[in-house]
Amino acid sequence: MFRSDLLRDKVIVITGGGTGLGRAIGERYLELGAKLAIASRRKDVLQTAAQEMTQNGGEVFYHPCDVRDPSQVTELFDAIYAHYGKVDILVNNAAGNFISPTERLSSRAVDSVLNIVLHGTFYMTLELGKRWIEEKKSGTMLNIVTTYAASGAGSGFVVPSAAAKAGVLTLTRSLAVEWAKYGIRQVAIAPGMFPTEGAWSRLVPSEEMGERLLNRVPLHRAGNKSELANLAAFLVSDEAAYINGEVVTIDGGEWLQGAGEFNELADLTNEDWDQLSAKMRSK
Ligand SMILES: CCCCCCCCCCC/C=C/C(=O)SCCNC(=O)CCNC(=O)[C@H](O)C(C)(C)COP(=O)(O)OP(=O)(O)OC[C@H]1O[C@@H](n2cnc3c(N)ncnc32)[C@H](O)[C@@H]1OP(=O)(O)O
Ligand SMILES: NC(=O)C1=CN([C@@H]2O[C@H](COP(=O)(O)OP(=O)(O)OC[C@H]3O[C@@H](n4cnc5c(N)ncnc54)[C@H](OP(=O)(O)O)[C@@H]3O)[C@@H](O)[C@H]2O)C=CC1
Repeated sequence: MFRSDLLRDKVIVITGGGTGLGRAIGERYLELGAKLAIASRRKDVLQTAAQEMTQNGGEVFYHPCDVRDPSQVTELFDAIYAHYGKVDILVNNAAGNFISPTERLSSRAVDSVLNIVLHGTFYMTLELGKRWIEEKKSGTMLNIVTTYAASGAGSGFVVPSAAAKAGVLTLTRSLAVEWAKYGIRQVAIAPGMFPTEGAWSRLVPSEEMGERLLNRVPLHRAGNKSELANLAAFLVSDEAAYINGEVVTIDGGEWLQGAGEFNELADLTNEDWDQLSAKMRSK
């Protein structure tokens, strides 16, 4: 699909790059010639991922970091610069989320999600942005949001995540304008349903419900991680150099299905339509 050197020698930092979608994105970037730095809280997860990801070659540097802590974020970039000497691309992928009626949340629960998603993304963006501006270096930042942020609708039962991801999208759009003069590009992806252990264990109440959810996707299936990874590769590549401040939704049409007032009529059969049409024409 892409030139095999699309991301050759690009140094790419991925938060949450040891699991789920972050890891899938990283694996694709490696195939396209990038050098990776992955970061998250659990050192053992990062270490195992780095080993497995480099079985066919390539380089994955890992460094534990809780993105909620600005001093750890500074240490992370110090370590990456000491190792690679530069960073070209940042993927803000780390997130926290769980389902709960909002009135049951403690203030610590709210902080936990807001601090990972909004503050963590902001600290990573700010630390690297300052370095790039000082170095007079251009670069690209990709933020992973959600369809409930991109649609503007938000969502009940994941309200801290909805508020935080909306903030991340606003950060993306704001800096796309402010930092364009430094050659810093901002883009975002809004994924729909991509089954991962991290998301499904916290967000899908039962296996049966998971199956049923697929029916609300017009394409009647979940996304493949490789589909998301290919989009993430294109958006950070030089081929997408004129895309700035945009969010690309990849959800099989799920959010549009919910938005169109008459879309539930997709459940009607041809026979239903024959009967309905005859009835309505007779009026
Ligand atoms: C029916 C429809 C289903 C649709 C399914 C389709 C899905 C598609 C859309 C998916 C959008 C996905 C967005 C995502 O972001 S997925 C990523 C999920 N991955 C993660 O969340 C990984 C990281 N998460 C965590 O580490 C934890 O979950 C947490 C965010 C809680 C942070 O961990 P930490 O160790 O810092 O936090 P604590 O355990 O100390 O807890 C802090 C306070 O939060 C309270 N808490 C924790 N869990 C819950 C819960 N489930 N419900 C209510 N409250 C919770 C905890 O009690 C602490 O508060 P207190 O000290 O006051 O007790
Ligand atoms: N899967 C899906 O269907 C969807 C996912 N998304 C988004 O995709 C991204 C990846 O999610 P997914 O792969 O599904 O889930 P995962 O749970 O696998 O990924 C979350 C990652 O974030 C890391 N992380 C969490 N808290 C912190 C922290 N404080 N500091 C550093 N790293 C942290 C975790 O590692 P560790 O625990 O080691 O810190 C983990 O690697 C997220 O932004 C999510 O919101 C959006 C829409 C749909």
